[in-house]
Amino acid sequence: MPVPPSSPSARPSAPSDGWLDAMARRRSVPAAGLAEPGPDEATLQRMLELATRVPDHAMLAPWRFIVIGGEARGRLGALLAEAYRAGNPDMAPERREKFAGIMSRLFPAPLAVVVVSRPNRETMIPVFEQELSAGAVCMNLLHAAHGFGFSGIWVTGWAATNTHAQRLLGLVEGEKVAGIVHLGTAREAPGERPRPDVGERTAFWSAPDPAAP
Ligand SMILES: Cc1cc2nc3c(=O)[nH]c(=O)nc-3n(C[C@H](O)[C@H](O)[C@H](O)COP(=O)(O)O)c2cc1C
Repeated sequence: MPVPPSSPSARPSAPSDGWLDAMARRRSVPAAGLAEPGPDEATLQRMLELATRVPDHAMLAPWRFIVIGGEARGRLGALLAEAYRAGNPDMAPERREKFAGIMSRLFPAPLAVVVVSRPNRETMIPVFEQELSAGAVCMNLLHAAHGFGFSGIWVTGWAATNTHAQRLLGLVEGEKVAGIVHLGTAREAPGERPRPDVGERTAFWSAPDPAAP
């Protein structure tokens, strides 16, 4: 892929091998593959501070966190299972119980951080841009977790999108779940997964040919 030359002055002062290597090696680990220890309170606080160092058009901070850890995980799971049953009265009982059981075990990792997108609709900044900023918070949180030696995964699913489940998580009107980020220590080092060919998805813009039809 031909890359346009950049001027020497545009280069960063010192590339950080450690940082680039960490970015290149980071993999998600499914929540069920995340065990103790999770981050302690001080580490979590630092991770959340780092997570919010994201681009944020007009500095609206259109996101917030809900942390789920310890016994709260089981209590929330039981409430989610109940909500699933109540929301699917016509489902075959066996199938309903199967999925209710899955909902009851949605938080197996030591800690889960719900990244809540809460766009400010009173401003001229498009909601989409504010939601992107919340997505950036999710990604930064994963990188911060890796920086501290933990693993994690960014998921959504039924608990993130079902209205009743959202209420149980603590969301209010106008808010959405940008991601549920499960955090802990990987039981097993994850392998690599196929990656897209960046070249195939990259174009360098050139002016349209005025003679072209
Ligand atoms: C917004 C969003 C929602 C996602 N939701 C889920 C999900 O519900 N379940 C799941 O297994 N993976 C989900 N993923 C994918 C994982 O986060 C992750 O991309 C995948 O497991 C492998 O990614 P890796 O390249 O980080 O290892 C979601 C990703 C994004 C960006």
